[in-house]
Amino acid sequence: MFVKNQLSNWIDGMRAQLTLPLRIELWNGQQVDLSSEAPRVTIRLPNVASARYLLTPSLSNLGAAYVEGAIEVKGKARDMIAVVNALARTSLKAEGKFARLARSFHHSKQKDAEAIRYHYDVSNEFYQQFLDPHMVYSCAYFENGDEDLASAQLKKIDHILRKIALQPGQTLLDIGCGWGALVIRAAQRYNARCVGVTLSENQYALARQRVREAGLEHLIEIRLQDYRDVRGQFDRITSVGMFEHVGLRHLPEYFTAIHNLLAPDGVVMNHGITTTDPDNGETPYGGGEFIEKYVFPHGELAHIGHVLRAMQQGALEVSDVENLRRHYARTCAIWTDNFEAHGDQVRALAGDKRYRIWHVYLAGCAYAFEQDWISLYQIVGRKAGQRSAALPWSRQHMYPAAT
Ligand SMILES: C[S@@+](CC[C@H](N)C(=O)[O-])C[C@H]1O[C@@H](n2cnc3c(N)ncnc32)[C@H](O)[C@@H]1O
Repeated sequence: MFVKNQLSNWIDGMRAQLTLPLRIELWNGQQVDLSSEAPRVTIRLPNVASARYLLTPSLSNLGAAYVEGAIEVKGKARDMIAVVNALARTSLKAEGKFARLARSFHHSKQKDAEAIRYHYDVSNEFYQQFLDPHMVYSCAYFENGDEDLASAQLKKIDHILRKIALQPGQTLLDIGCGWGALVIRAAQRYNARCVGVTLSENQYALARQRVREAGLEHLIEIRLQDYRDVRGQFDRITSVGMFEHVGLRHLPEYFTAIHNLLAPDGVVMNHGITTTDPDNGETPYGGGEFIEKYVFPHGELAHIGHVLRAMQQGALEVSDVENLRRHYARTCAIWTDNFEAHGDQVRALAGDKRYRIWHVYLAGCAYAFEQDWISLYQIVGRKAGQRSAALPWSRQHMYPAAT
């Protein structure tokens, strides 16, 4: 009775504050719409106990309730996230905008390997349901804004290879090589001698197969290896969508390792997600907690200012910075559409719970990039203090010559 009263007060309160295309369906079949607009999202509360999730509606709480099957949510993922975010905003005033869990993870090699296996070793078929055919799992580059995902991913790789001014026959280390798309392109276009490292066994197996099928085994070595165990020096280093796993405290060590792996006149390009909170805080409204719990254990995002500082601490000079936030919002939106379009296959491959986790995660990320809660930067660097001749004087080399 008490919960029912609380819920009814909550619904009245919400109606007074918000106009949301949301229908709440109660356990007894009663339906309550939060506005006169046709509902685009329905949240079904299967029993009285499930009402508590609505009473404290952070992204983390509602996301967890959906994943665990404690509530049912119907609608396009994009609408779901927008509605849940509006609800979460109403309850957050007391907590402060960027309530951050007081934590900074210790990243041992073993812990990182476990976290990677948790995220990436679902199955290759699972990732094929929403990624492009090259299986690039990072922000694409929409040079003209109207490309399909596959071309935008290849354009991203080409953009990076031009940024680092890769020369024919040079050595290239790709830290976190995923399924091998970047090293394959670098070998095909530049005859580069590449090493790609990943911690995911599934990625390792498929990347090696792809290298074999492309006839590039003489140029590319894929390793199941932590980047901290790589030895030697490379003319060029790329790290795309990997440094989110490194951890805030460990960023200077990460950049120092890159410094040590770079040839004296080498060039590095780091591409990754940042938070827009200047204090390296969580994304607002509990989204970060959800991701930590269900998606990327021990992932941590730094503010761009913090990243640039850590690069300097790692003895790297920053020579170029580009913001691709909008590009990641679009990439995630396309992934979400692909994911929804292949919902039945995803459920058959990975189960309903994992479907729900990735559904919330992909749509939530698209939303977070759109809102500028999180961002994406490509940063080019060189060894500090080198009189580098590796990069031209202007940025013109980054753009293909107009035809
Ligand atoms: C989001 S995926 C990006 C893959 C690829 N760069 C792309 O753009 O498609 C992150 C990659 O980082 C790798 N990774 C994470 N931590 C690593 C570590 N400590 N050493 C080596 N690879 C790591 C993962 O195995 C995965 O291949």
